[in-house]
Amino acid sequence: MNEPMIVFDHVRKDYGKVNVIKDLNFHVKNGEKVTIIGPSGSGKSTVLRILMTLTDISDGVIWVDGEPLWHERRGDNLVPAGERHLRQMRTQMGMVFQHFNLFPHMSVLRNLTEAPRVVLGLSRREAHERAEELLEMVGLQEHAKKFPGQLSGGQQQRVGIARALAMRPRIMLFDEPTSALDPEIVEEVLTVIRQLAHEHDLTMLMVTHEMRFASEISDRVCFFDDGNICEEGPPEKIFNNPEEERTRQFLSAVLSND
Ligand SMILES: Nc1ncnc2c1ncn2[C@@H]1O[C@H](COP(=O)(O)OP(=O)(O)OP(=O)(O)O)[C@@H](O)[C@H]1O
Repeated sequence: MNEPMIVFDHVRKDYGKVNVIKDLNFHVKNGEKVTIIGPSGSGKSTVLRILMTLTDISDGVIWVDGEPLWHERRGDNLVPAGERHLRQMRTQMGMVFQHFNLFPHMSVLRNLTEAPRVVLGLSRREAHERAEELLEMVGLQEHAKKFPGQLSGGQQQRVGIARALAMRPRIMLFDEPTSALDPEIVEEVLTVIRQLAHEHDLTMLMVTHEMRFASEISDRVCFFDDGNICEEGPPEKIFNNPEEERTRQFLSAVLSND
């Protein structure tokens, strides 16, 4: 896992006049599991949304597996990417959202088969087989015909994870996947993510407030503050022996609420 899968090279993001990401340089290796922690508004979700091509960048270059994400090569130059390039790059990434974002009018099965059929051109049978395997993996094979509104939050989030995996992404992005869930069902979602982290060579980037979980599954934890990485390192270092005062303050505030 030595090749960088994701590289942020001097990336800046402004929303209007507000600068949210500041000259960010950030690498994630192939297969690495990285967790981003940090205060509300520090830009954590923006980093994931930029990778998923849901939010554009204001400056800098992002590379995904050696290809520019928001640019295309033209001769020796990089020019802003067109929709076709973005669509192609997006197929390498799956994203799991805080509020699930399932298609409410489609059955669970169709939530999983729609994009593989439309975007990847899989046959109905291939898409169904893949969906059934994934539903079994997340323990929801009995619920294939239901609609999202008939499922609990934890079950909906497990469908959200299966739906992202149905595209066979190389990179999984998790944006606070458990923060909209009741405490007693958080664990069923964490179990699925834990299994993914341990059994697959996916590159994973996760924003979470579940510090214990982050410490368990991450190769590296990045503490974000004010649009940039303030401190990063292996979880045992960040959680037990942080160097920066801001990291210490943040951790003591969140861990005292834990
Ligand atoms: N579409 C948008 N338009 C304008 N400002 C935005 C937009 N999206 C996010 N922001 C602002 O950008 C900043 C960073 O937001 P972001 O959601 O990335 O933070 P975060 O660290 O993920 O916060 P939280 O933990 O609360 O989700 C915030 O000040 C937010 O208000």
